[in-house]
Amino acid sequence: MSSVAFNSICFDSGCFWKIQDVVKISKARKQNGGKLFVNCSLNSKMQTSQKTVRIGILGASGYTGSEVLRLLANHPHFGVTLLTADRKAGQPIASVFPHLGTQDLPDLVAIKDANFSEVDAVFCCLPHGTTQEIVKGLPKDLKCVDLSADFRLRDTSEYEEWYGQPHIAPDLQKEAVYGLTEILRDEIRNARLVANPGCYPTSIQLPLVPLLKANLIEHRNIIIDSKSGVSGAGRSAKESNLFTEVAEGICSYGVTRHRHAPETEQGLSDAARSNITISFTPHLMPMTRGMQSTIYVEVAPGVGIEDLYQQLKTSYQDEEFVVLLEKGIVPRTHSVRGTNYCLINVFPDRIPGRAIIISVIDNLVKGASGQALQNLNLMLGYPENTGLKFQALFP
Ligand SMILES: NC(=O)C1=CN([C@@H]2O[C@H](COP(=O)(O)OP(=O)(O)OC[C@H]3O[C@@H](n4cnc5c(N)ncnc54)[C@H](OP(=O)(O)O)[C@@H]3O)[C@@H](O)[C@H]2O)C=CC1
Ligand SMILES: CC(=O)N[C@@H](CCC(=O)OP(=O)(O)O)C(=O)O
Repeated sequence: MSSVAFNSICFDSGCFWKIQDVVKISKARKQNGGKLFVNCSLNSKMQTSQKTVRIGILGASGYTGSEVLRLLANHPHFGVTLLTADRKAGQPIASVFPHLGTQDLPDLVAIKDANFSEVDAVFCCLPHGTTQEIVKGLPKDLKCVDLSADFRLRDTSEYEEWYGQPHIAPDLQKEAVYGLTEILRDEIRNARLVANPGCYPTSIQLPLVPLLKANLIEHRNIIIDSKSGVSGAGRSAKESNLFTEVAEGICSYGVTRHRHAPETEQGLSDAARSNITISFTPHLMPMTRGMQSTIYVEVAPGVGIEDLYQQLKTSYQDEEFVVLLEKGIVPRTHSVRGTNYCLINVFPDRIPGRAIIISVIDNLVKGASGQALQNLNLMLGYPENTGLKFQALFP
């Protein structure tokens, strides 16, 4: 066990000290005749904060940004040094999100006033479109996990078609690695810019990619019915997200044309090594968070449901966050609320030769901020599950 002597408390040594730590240290100084010994063992009673990585969150006044903050409260290595907002710039985070007021956090600033030399990595939680412009202006060596859709589609003309504007940072698009952690872990580990997947595409690709890779399902007639909590639409005011519009009913939207279809098809086509087109219909549900995808597939000739089940079991047996449930158990969003888990199960359809696959995630965690943290952990060499070991908030 090693010890380090300090003559004064140092704030710029690459170590973060929370207020509580400073109080503890002042007490320790008194007990040691003014000389401060900071024990470097993690188990030390006089523990210093190990939050040595300086994190910026761009768009911290939104839902995914605030979810990153919730997760980082439990992260032993990532300390927050920069929070940005647009309309809410200049405010303390506690005035926007009172539940975050218990953390010692910087105030929200406008991006133009952000000092990027004070951060080692950023979570970019901004609307698509705006994101490209901002990421383009970031220091070139800054690690970035982008939660928007701006760097997900490899083909920039496809981006233009689905997002209605030209891509202004095609070089960054080429550099970006798609952040579906369990599938692209090795690439993510070495990436500087990660395009974190959309929530629907996460819930669909996790069950289907292993089955397509193993040629166990047909490429045609993949039908996906997905349902999302309203937080998936972000925090800014929209008529369609008013309580009166959402409560006590469900609503399909983006029917035949949702921008997550091409993103999902890109990942499924990579897995199948041939072009896949899906039927995809999302629905808005009267709940704040949670997402379910019910997926109807044709099994390949000579393949049974048991083969699908065993393939998923083998593919995810060493994964912490993707869980194949016991046979017959129906995944439900309650079981993943507030967590980074994706729960999956496979059922035989009544129509012979077809299977029904159900997956659930929390759209704000595995569908956004949790997977983003999983990715940044990997990119910075920390265990992937750091700060992510939550059980579901149930009931
Ligand atoms: N919500 C979800 O479940 C998921 C969201 N995503 C994606 O993550 C990103 C963030 O989503 P979410 O947190 O829900 O969105 P919100 O609308 O809740 O938050 C958006 C954030 O961006 C800031 N902002 C808006 N416009 C600008 C601008 N022009 N310049 C600088 N900052 C700006 C807002 O600041 P202010 O509040 O001050 O205006 C706010 O902090 C989006 O691209 C979204 O599509 C991805 C997966 C799931
Ligand atoms: C309920 C709801 O509105 N959900 C959003 C998807 C959220 C998400 O993943 O968006 P990004 O692709 O921008 O990251 C939507 O359908 O557009």
